[in-house]
Amino acid sequence: MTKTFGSLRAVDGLSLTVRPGEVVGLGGPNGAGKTTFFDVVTAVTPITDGRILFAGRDITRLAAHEVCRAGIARTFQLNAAFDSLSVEENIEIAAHFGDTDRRFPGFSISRAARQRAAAALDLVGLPGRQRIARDLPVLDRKLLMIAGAVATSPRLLLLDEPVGGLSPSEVDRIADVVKRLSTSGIAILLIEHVMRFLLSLSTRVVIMHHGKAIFEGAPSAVADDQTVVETYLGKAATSRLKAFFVKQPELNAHG
Ligand SMILES: Nc1ncnc2c1ncn2[C@@H]1O[C@H](COP(=O)(O)OP(=O)(O)OP(=O)(O)O)[C@@H](O)[C@H]1O
Repeated sequence: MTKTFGSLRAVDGLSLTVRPGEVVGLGGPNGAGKTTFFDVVTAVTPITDGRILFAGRDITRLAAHEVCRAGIARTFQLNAAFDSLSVEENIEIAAHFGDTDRRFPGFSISRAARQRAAAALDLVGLPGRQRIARDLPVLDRKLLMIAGAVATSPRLLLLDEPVGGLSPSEVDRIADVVKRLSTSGIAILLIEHVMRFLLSLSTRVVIMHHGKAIFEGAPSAVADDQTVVETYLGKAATSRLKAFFVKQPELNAHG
């Protein structure tokens, strides 16, 4: 995939594969092109050059709602929800959006969509379904957005910085949710700057810089890569991550 904005090559010939059952972590400095990559996959912005294949199908030119119905859902860095609606209403609308046989005119949410919405809320573990979205604390707003994506029944879920701004215990809550989603059979592509979160959840990691992949490999190998250390992690974060992997050797088994 290549995506240019004028003379800027935000994504520059990046080639990336996610297989069923994988959690692929996408890291890299600000402006590396990570969100732009998500935006192109989900048809938020058109591709400049390249192809996107999903389950053997060329989805390069599909519209956003068609990408969703093909089985790819995403979340955004900033919380996106219908503020004046309840948790339940938000998720039912998301489930309705993912419905392949929804009927217009009129706006009637099918029984199947309601069931998918309830299942998504259970999977994500978001209580208080009658609460109004604008009143939710930040963690619950993040969970709401993830539940909305899950309610569309994705086979591939793109999570864009799901733990930005959360406390350590809240980060753990989201980590549990990502593990549950992965166990439920959804492949996951995950952008995150919180490296412990990214590296402990991912089966494989890709680090981007200036629109290109500068590293692809096991989470335990990221902090050993000289280019990644110099362009992204820095020395202090690298030492902390190495210590983290020494303390949690089971993570070295990944990949
Ligand atoms: N709509 C746009 N128009 C022009 N330039 C854009 C647009 N969207 C992104 N860019 C530029 O593309 C580059 C990649 O941005 P992108 O948001 O994809 O990076 P990122 O890796 O997701 O960064 P971060 O970690 O800060 O979210 C940046 O230089 C950004 O300014």
